[in-house]
Amino acid sequence: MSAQNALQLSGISKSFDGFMALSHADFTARWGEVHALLGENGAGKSSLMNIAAGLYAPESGSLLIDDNPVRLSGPRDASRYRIGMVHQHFKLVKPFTVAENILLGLPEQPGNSTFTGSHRQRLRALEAQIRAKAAQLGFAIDPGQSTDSLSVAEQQRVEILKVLLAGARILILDEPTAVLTDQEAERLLETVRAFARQGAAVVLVTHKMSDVKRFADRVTVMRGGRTIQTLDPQSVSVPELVRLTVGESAPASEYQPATPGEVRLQVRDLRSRGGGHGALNGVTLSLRAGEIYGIAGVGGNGQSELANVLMGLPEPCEGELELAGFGDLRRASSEQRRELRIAAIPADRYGTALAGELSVAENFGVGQIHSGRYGSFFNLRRKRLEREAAEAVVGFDVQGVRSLKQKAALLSGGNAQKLVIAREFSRDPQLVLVHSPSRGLDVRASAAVHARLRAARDAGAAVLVISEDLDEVLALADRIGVMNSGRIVAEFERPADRQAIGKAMVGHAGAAMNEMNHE
Ligand SMILES: Nc1ncnc2c1ncn2[C@@H]1O[C@H](COP(=O)(O)OP(=O)(O)OP(=O)(O)O)[C@@H](O)[C@H]1O
Repeated sequence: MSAQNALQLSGISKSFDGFMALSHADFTARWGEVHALLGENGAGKSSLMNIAAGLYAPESGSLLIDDNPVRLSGPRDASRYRIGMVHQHFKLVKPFTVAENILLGLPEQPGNSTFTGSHRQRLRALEAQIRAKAAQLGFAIDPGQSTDSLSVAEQQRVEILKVLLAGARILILDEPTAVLTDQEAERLLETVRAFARQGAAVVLVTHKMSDVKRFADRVTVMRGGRTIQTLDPQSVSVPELVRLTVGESAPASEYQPATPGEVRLQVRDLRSRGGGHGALNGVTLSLRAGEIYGIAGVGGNGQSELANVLMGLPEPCEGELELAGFGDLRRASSEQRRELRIAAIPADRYGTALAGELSVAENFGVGQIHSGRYGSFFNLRRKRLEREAAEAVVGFDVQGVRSLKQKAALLSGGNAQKLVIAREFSRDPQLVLVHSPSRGLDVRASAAVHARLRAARDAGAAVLVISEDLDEVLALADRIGVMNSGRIVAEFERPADRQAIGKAMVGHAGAAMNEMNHE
């Protein structure tokens, strides 16, 4: 390869409705390197990479590939230059299968065996390619599986397979490890580093300083739409990287012991109807008032299904879900859930938590429509709604809100999460159900969310945190349950042994259950 620079963005500016999201940003990724892109929520990382991936056109500045200026007319065009981006919010078409989704992303290449013959033959040929690529990357993926039933981590693997099978040599990953466990993240980052070492270029957008230190050859830090520095991660300490990114050190989060009360939520023998991949296979746990119960596990072991059942989303299953003082929680309507002050923060914030087409204020107020706090649907007390939404935006540090009438879909990933949390915490919850709470949040925002969850616990709420990020579970939970093959196979009290948790996460579920029974 003659050019050293794979991708070069120079002097890039981009505004949205008069707001400068990017201002003369410069970024260069070289062939053979993993280049990390750091920055607080809303700094402009995704916008800059969306320009590299052909999704947005810059207002000024230039884009060079292999030192040649190019103008991208869209993502298809970027794919012609062998640029592939895996976004924070996956773009899979459901309920298509894994192979059908990957087929949709492939460029038309006459002569490629994938594109000759009937649709069925093409799919079969592609399925073989998917299996081979998945095995090479260490991904357990069934090409014939419907993408409807995939966990967030599995969807991400499909997205990565999609761009690699489409021939990407410049691979942009937007917060790929946010949804993965330690082992999965480690494996993925080793895989992408090996990919870079074979001559490709990898851009890693991340909030995880440890990923940067361990896997990046260079790092560029963004702040307020500008790229402020590019450096060798080995030349700086983690606190220094944090300071460069968010402007101050991450607040220390001291663990304080809980004083748990009565059992508030009892889950007994929850089982998915029909079984299958990721199915619930007898989940039993009890959650007390005034404690944080953390569920750790490798993604795809039933966490999403459990979160769905708990949060009242459609999920056919049997078993008991008893809320103290109410009874069968599965019979509760969404209004009753609101009246019961149950806060639900799902992992898929755009799919289920927010209505992207509605405004920031409407998304904030939607939970209170039935209570009449903001009047009725036809006679909205808009002033009150907007005043309280404005307070929440400030209180929860939701950035990038130019107007409360702005569509929620236009918030950056981390700020969208902050809006969901602001809404769900606005009613002094007695039960908090949350899946991957700090996914996509920068260091400061994630410390703030953890502080909120602890404050809710200290105010007497029962808090259930499901997270594929073991650091997060270890930081937050008073008790930890490990989910493996659709059930809780081991429980740990604080201080928990990370190694033992890791073993239960990946071990044979039956063996781990036996160990638990003998404890
Ligand atoms: N299509 C759009 N329309 C309007 N505003 C947008 C659009 N895309 C991004 N923005 C705004 O541009 C700013 C930068 O957003 P961007 O998603 O690039 O940040 P980010 O650094 O990737 O943040 P995060 O870490 O939260 O994902 C934000 O204020 C966001 O609200």
